[in-house]
Amino acid sequence: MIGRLNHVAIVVPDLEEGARVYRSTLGAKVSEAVDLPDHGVTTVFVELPNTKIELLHPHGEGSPIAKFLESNPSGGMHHVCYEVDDIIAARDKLESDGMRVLGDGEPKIGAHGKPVLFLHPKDFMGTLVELEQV
Ligand SMILES: CC[C@@H](C(=O)O)C(=O)SCCNC(=O)CCNC(=O)[C@H](O)C(C)(C)COP(=O)(O)OP(=O)(O)OC[C@H]1O[C@@H](n2cnc3c(N)ncnc32)[C@H](O)[C@@H]1OP(=O)(O)O
Ligand SMILES: [Co+2]
Repeated sequence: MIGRLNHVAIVVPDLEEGARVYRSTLGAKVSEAVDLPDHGVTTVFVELPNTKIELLHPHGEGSPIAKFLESNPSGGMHHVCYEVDDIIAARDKLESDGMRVLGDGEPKIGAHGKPVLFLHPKDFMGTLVELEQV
């Protein structure tokens, strides 16, 4: 079902500092910060030859990453995103296998303009999983 690794997301306490480290210290191509109010995050994308890193910081009230940052004040790895061809077929199969799809179970449009869904970290060995239809 899953295909390529689309991105790995890291929650950071300071986006400018995170962008600086990836741009200047690690020499990567780093985007400007983009607010995504529908997702409650501000994000900076780091382009690598084979995948992306998503630097995330809470945006607005009730951000889904606020508690994570409180528990991990220095930041930390937050989720992995795998590509799928058909997100509805993937969701239905996962739900029939007893996996918990987060939110209302309907895909939202993600940072790349494509439908995304999240799966509960307790069902995937302690790792929050995002699926993106490509
Ligand atoms: C940029 C847009 C988009 C894209 O296109 O790429 C994004 O990536 S948006 C990214 C942010 N959005 C989301 O994360 C949406 C889905 N997330 C959620 O619904 C919640 O964050 C959550 C996963 C349900 C966690 O909710 P929260 O309220 O923070 O914590 P809980 O207390 O309910 O946590 C339960 C349990 O799970 C552990 N946990 C929480 N977050 C993670 C995590 N990222 N990785 C691993 N484990 C996680 C948490 O520690 C709790 O464990 P226990 O303490 O053992 O109960
Ligand atoms: Co993501």
